[in-house]
Amino acid sequence: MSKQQIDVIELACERDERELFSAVSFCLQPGDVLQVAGPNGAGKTSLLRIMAGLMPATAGDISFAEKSILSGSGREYWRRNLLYIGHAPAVKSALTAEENLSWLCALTRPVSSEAIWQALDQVGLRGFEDVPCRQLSAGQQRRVALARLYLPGAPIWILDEPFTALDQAGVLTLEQHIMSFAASGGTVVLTTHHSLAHVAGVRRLELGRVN
Ligand SMILES: Nc1ncnc2c1ncn2[C@@H]1O[C@H](COP(=O)(O)OP(=O)(O)OP(=O)(O)O)[C@@H](O)[C@H]1O
Repeated sequence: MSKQQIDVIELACERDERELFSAVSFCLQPGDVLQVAGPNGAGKTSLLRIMAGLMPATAGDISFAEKSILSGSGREYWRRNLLYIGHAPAVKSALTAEENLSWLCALTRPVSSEAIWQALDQVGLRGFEDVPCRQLSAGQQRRVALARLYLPGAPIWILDEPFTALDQAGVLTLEQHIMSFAASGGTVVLTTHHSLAHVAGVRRLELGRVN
């Protein structure tokens, strides 16, 4: 077994006493990209939040590097290896793009200002580094959040609707970035209603079934 393998085992989730999914099992190796698909309300965000440690599962387990991440000693190691970007951009409107990134990185792994400026450049925000985020468009705010994907760090990305509000060029750039991250051994779990036309070898999970 790969030391960095992720095993999702018989996972179940209920919200408001309604079962969203049950017996969801899959295994991810470094280099895998998994698209969690399904209609609105199917539980895609819930699954990603469980994986990110933000809400409990009703049943089942997730292990990483052979340790459970839902409880016990594996949890902290998992967090250090994980970058989760939720479906809301989660940028602080009063802070600039640079300040937002510094703040977000300080919570996990601090990086230099130079690295932050380079990351903002990569997502097309050159010239907007010092602008308070409330003065940025929805797509630009999304780009601030996504700039974290261009900073050195976690080998596992969990991305909830990362393409929301991006223009066509932004979608293409992000797809290519996801592909090169996976090619270098990164693991990606994401939800999107896009077809991921430019990402090769994407696996799909449809409420417990992996193709
Ligand atoms: N905060 C909450 N409290 C209680 N129930 C919730 C909450 N958030 C979502 N739900 C319920 O959980 C179910 C699944 O929501 P979830 O966001 O996981 O679905 P989704 O597949 O990501 O949907 P979408 O495609 O619309 O983003 C929905 O029926 C929703 O009503």
